Amino acid sequence: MLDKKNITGIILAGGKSERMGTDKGFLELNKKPFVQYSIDALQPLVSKILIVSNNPEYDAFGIDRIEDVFKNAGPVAGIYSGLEASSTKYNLILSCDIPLITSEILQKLIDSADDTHDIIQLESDGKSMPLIALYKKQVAKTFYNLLQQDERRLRIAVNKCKVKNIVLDKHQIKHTMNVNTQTEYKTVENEYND
Ligand SMILES: Nc1nc2c(ncn2[C@@H]2O[C@H](COP(=O)(O)OP(=O)(O)OP(=O)(O)O)[C@@H](O)[C@H]2O)c(=O)[nH]1
Repeated sequence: MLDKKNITGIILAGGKSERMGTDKGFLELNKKPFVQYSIDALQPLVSKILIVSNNPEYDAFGIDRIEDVFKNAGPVAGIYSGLEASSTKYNLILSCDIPLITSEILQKLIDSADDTHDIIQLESDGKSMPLIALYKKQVAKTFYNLLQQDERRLRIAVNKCKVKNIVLDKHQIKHTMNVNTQTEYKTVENEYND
């Protein structure tokens, strides 16, 4: 069982939000910004939270913010910057666009940590989710080398590491829905109000 003092929560809130057209972390569900849902789910499980974003508007949430070391290079770069800034062995990485996420689901990742694997990620409906995952800090080195080679595909980066998938039960799948488009935003609103 991992002690929370050895775990940092890292929220990715950079990127272009091209499909949505507006910064996804500030979208609201029941008058609460998406990024606050990520913060609230992490808070009971970690000793510190970092937001990785170049947007200073995130400072309003009272959470330490760090900037991308590699600019405009996507989630691999966001994860790298977060791991580099972290001072703990374990790091819960979360995107800022999954407002239905719960601490209970994140706890499953923590409970599955072992000496062998570098990344523990969720798997939902046959799809692995490296943006709801527990990363060892040492992964930063692998990601750095890939970014130096201009490799930005997260799936490729994750598969260079020792990775384990945790399969979710059917009733938990809705909690991992992420929002990229207006249509997905509506779907999540409907799920929330169900
Ligand atoms: N820090 C950081 N986070 C990123 C970066 N690119 C994407 N993210 C985050 O990674 C998560 C998944 O991002 P995507 O939905 O794949 O990409 P996006 O740029 O947000 O959106 P699209 O432009 O529509 O693809 C979100 O939480 C983003 O905020 C980046 O370059 N830096």
